[in-house]
Amino acid sequence: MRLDGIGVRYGLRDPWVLRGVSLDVPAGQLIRAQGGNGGGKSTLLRVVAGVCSPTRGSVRDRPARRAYVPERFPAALPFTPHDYLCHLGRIHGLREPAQRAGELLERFGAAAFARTPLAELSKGTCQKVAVAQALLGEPELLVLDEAWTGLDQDARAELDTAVDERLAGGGTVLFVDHDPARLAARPVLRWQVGDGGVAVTDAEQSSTVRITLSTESAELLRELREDPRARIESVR
Ligand SMILES: Nc1ncnc2c1ncn2[C@@H]1O[C@H](COP(=O)(O)OP(=O)(O)OP(=O)(O)O)[C@@H](O)[C@H]1O
Repeated sequence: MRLDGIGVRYGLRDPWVLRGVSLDVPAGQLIRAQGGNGGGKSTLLRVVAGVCSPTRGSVRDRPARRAYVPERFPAALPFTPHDYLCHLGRIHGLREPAQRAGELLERFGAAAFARTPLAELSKGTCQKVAVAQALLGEPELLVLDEAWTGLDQDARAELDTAVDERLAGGGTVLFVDHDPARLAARPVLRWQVGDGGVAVTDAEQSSTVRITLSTESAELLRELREDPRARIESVR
């Protein structure tokens, strides 16, 4: 998938939020969009997800199966989670939409609220439904705009696992999150968004692993010393 010359502004007299952004969106890659408030991260995510048309430019080869979790889920929809997910499941062409909806609500700890109107749900439970709708169709492109916000610890961990599943299946996951530790142990491509543009940094593994070697590990220590990816902080 590729963005070509993307420009976005929200009104004729408004400033350009994105200006001439051209980017590859590689398949099978975890991508983190980062930058200051108001820099255009959510705007960029909406363009990538296809829920917002750019004012200028074009998007090529966007995967057919794509899903988006917005920063704010429209909880006022006149549905229960079960009905909402079944409806979307039918749109996705699922053979057993009710079963899939039930599995996802169970997975994210929202099964008890399957028949409660969305408008009556807590913010966190609503967010679980937002995440469940995005995973329904096993998307090749998953776009998550602060999707972890409001989720409890178990649901956050489940979402991490779901991201790994999408990536393992060759899918692309693009996310924004204000917690710098979010998904930090995985190789991630970083998009720095601001001043109308996007700067890309590569997908280096950024995790730090501290290991203790026994005195018999001289061979391993030698290998580590020769490995350009390893940085040895101290040997005692
Ligand atoms: N629907 C909209 N209508 C008008 N202006 C908008 C709209 N959405 C965003 N903007 C404006 O576009 C600019 C970029 O907003 P955007 O939400 O994309 O940034 P962001 O980097 O995601 O911000 P944050 O980190 O605060 O969520 C801001 O100036 C914002 O006010």
